[in-house]
Amino acid sequence: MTEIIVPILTPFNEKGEIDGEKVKTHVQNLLRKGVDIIFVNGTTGVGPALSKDEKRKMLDYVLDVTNKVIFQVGSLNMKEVLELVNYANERDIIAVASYPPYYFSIPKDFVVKYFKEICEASKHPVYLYNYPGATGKDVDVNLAKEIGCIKGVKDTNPDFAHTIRYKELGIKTYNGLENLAIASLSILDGTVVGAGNYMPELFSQLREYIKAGDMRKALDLQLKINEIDGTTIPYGKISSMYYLVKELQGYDVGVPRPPMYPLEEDKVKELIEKVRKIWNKSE
Ligand SMILES: O=C(O)C(=O)C[C@H](O)[C@H](O)CO
Repeated sequence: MTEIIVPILTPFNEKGEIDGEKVKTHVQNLLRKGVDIIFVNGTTGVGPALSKDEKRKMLDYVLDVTNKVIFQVGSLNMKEVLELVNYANERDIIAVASYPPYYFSIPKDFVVKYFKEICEASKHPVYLYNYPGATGKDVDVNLAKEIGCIKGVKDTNPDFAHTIRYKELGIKTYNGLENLAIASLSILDGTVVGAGNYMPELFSQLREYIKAGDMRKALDLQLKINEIDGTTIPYGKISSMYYLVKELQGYDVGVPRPPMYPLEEDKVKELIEKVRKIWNKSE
């Protein structure tokens, strides 16, 4: 069966500290709603904005509930990357993952060396988190071949043909965009969806429609997902998720941490009204 992976958001309290109990409540609900794997410290989890200790804490809170975990270890500090890999080595997880070194303009062979170092240190399979739009680097199938030790990939990429090509390596392949979930759940090993934090049941239902061959219903549901996901953009996708989890899943996951700013009350009300209108429409 194809997999639904959620890059879990990071619940913060008003002081900007991670609230471990809220992490666990959230993970339990996601698993109940059909999510298969939790991607820790991804984009939605503001991985690049977490300290090394916070990244480790998030892993341990999630592991208190499940070991169906992919642990993102990427950082611009190689010492930190390797400390996180070693931390994961002592724990039972599916894989570690990393985005390529971002921000700096570096030659491709530095990217190869970066991933080879991670593979060398890791007891777990190493997955590539390819997100050219955010990192400025495209670790495509040819570069992944050159790295030689990539065992899975999450490609956050609107170019689905680009994602499919990783299957030439015979590795676990996922696309990380909500609006390609129908394709990812039909052709790839699964989908990675930030919006799965607040509407996991829609992605489970999408997978059921695909499995039943009911592609008309699957397409209508994909369009509904697109509309809801698109509604969050002007408010800040990641910040919006904290309020939508509370509204649609019924429990508190804390607040976002700047620079993912909390929303003003009137914006929260506006967002929820817009999403509720779409949510309540039948497909
Ligand atoms: O949040 C992540 O780590 C994801 O993989 C989901 C998407 O790729 C990311 O949020 C960009 O929308």
